[in-house]
Amino acid sequence: MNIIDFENINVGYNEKIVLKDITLKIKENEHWAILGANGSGKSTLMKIIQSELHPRRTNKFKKEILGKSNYSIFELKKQLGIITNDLHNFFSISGSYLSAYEVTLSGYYSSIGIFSHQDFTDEQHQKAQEVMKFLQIEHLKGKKVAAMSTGELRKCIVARALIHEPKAFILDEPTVGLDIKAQINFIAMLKKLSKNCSIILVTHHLEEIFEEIENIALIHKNSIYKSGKKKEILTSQNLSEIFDTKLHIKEKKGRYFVEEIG
Ligand SMILES: Nc1ncnc2c1ncn2[C@@H]1O[C@H](COP(=O)(O)OP(=O)(O)OP(=O)(O)O)[C@@H](O)[C@H]1O
Repeated sequence: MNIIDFENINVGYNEKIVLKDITLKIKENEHWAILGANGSGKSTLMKIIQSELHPRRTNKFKKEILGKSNYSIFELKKQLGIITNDLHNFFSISGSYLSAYEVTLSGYYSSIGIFSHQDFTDEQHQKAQEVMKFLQIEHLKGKKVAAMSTGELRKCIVARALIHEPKAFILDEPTVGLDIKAQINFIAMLKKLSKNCSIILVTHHLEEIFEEIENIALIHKNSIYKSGKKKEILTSQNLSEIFDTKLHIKEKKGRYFVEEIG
């Protein structure tokens, strides 16, 4: 099954087309990184995947997610673990009184909080505990969002998504605000998650593209500039072109770095 199968998608805000003729296929258990300059349309692409934005009906296009062109957004969100800074900020502002355990449990209803009309079975409680253990955040169980570091809350939001055993994680710049150790730790967690589901990672940091991510899509000038296998796509020439800066890219043991600028 494909996680996404997009052909000729155009999308925009108001009159402005932001992404044009997007064709991209991501198969189950493939891992992808999406790279592009600021404002190139990466988050917009993620919003199409989440069905927060819809393609323009000006041309013939294909938009299938998890093999379907029609789906319930509520069901879709259970199968796609969506980690964005918007969701993080939403929890920081509206869910500051919640504990890590409550954030995790809230995944069952995709709500920002736990409410008296919501029932949780013993199995659901058990699953929440298992997920927290898997992510090594059990020690945060009673800690309130208001008292959490950025990295701690980010992991709780991953735990919340993991409740449904999603087929893919869609992560839009998930390490923003994390210090170096927390960033390394977060990427190690993604590596662990990648054993059981697809990872689709939007990032500005080449070093975050861990070994298991074998596919890259570069977004440039409102379109997918190039996509395919990491070795062919992550070249100095391609990255210099999309970032409009002369870059020298180096590969070492399957990880990539910007070795030199200019
Ligand atoms: N809600 C909106 N209304 C109007 N225009 C928008 C909106 N959101 C984004 N845009 C515009 O769409 C374009 C693509 O934005 P998008 O956020 O997808 O880029 P991005 O590649 O994720 O950028 P960044 O790396 O800075 O996060 C930009 O020109 C941006 O100004």
